[in-house]
Amino acid sequence: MPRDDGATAINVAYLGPEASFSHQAAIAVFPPRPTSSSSGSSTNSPVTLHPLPTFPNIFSAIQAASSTDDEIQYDYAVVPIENSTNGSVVGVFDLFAQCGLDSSAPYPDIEVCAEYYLPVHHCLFISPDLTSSTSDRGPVPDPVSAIRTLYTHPQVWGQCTRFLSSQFPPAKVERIDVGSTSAAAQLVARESNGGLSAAIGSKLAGEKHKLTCLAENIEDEPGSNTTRFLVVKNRKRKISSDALLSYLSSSPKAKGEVRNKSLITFTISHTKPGALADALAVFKTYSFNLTSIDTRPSRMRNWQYVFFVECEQTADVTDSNDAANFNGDGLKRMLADLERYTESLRYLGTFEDQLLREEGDTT
Ligand SMILES: O=C(O)C(=O)Cc1ccccc1
Repeated sequence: MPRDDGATAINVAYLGPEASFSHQAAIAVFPPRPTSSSSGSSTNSPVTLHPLPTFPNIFSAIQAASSTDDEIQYDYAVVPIENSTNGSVVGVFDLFAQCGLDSSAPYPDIEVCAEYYLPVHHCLFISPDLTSSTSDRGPVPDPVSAIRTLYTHPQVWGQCTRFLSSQFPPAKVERIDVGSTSAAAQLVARESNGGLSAAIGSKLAGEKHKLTCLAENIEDEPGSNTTRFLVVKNRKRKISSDALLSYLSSSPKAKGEVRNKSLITFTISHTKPGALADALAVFKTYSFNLTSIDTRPSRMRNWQYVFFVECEQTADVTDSNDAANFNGDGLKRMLADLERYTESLRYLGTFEDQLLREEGDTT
C-alpha cells in the first residue's frame, strides 16, 4: 500500500503468534529496515510482518493478494517446508500440491521465490507460578515430574524424541498439538495459577511470555537441527523486489557460487511400468540434478501420489547472475519434455540455493 512518503510497504505473512520459529525466519529474510534517508526521501520499502493462525490462512492470503480490496495485500509469506531431523512439514506440502498454474488448483498464482535455513533449538517451559512460593500450591519441588500436559507444534515431537521419551512417559503425560510453538507458550502463560502443563518452543517464545525454562536444547540433534523455509509470493502481484534482493545479496551464500533450484510437482500413470523412471530420466537428459524428491497422497484417488521434485541445472548455464535467465531456457525445454511423461505437471518457481555445502562436498 503506498504511504504518505511514497514508499510502498511490504507485507509479509508468517505462522503466528509472534516468537514462532516462522517469525524468526521472517525476520531473518525481511529484517526491519530504515525507511528514509537524511534528506527525507524514502530509500527502502518498509516491511511489516503479520502473524496468521494457520498455513491455509497464509496460502489463501497470498492467493488473494492480486485480486482483493482487503486492507492488507500480502506480498510474501515465509513457511516451513522441512526439518533436518523430522522431515517434511506435511501440511505445507499438501498446500503446495494445490499451487501452480492450473485452473483446477486452489492457489494457482502462488510461486516460490526464495529459501532460508533456520537453526532450531527447543526449550521446555512452564509457568513461573509452578516454581513460585507465592502461588496457591507453593513451589512444586520437582516441576518436570509434575507436568501432566505438553503443548507444541506437531513438527516438534519428532525433533525431541530422546528427551521426551526419557522425561515424559506417554502413560502419565498427554501430548497436545497446537498451531505453533509460540501458541503453545501463550497457552501455558495464560493458564491460571500455573496448570501442570509445559510448552516446547523457542527461547524467544519463553522470554516473550515470561515463562520459566526447565531445559534448553532438548532436540535430538542440537548441533544441526535446522528447518528450511520457503518464501512465496503471488506471481500476478507487482512488488518492489528490493526487500527480497537485500536478503539475497546479504545471505552467506551470496559470497559463494550461485545455484538456482526449481520446484516442480507432477503426477504420473500408476499402471504403466517405468512411468516414474521415464519422468526422472528427463531431468538427467537436460542435466538437472535432483536435490530433493518427496510425495504426498494425491487426494484424487487412494494410493495415487503427487511427486515434488527440486532440481538444479548443472550444465548449459548462460547467465549466472540473473535468477530468471539462469536456467530459463534449459528449464523450459526440460519442462516441455517432462510434460510428455506426466499426467499433470506444475512449475512452482525458481530460487537461489542457500544451502552451504561442506568443504569437499561436490554434489
Ligand atoms: O511452531 C512454530 O514455531 C513454527 O513456526 C512451525 C515450526 C515448528 C517447528 C520447527 C520449525 C517451524
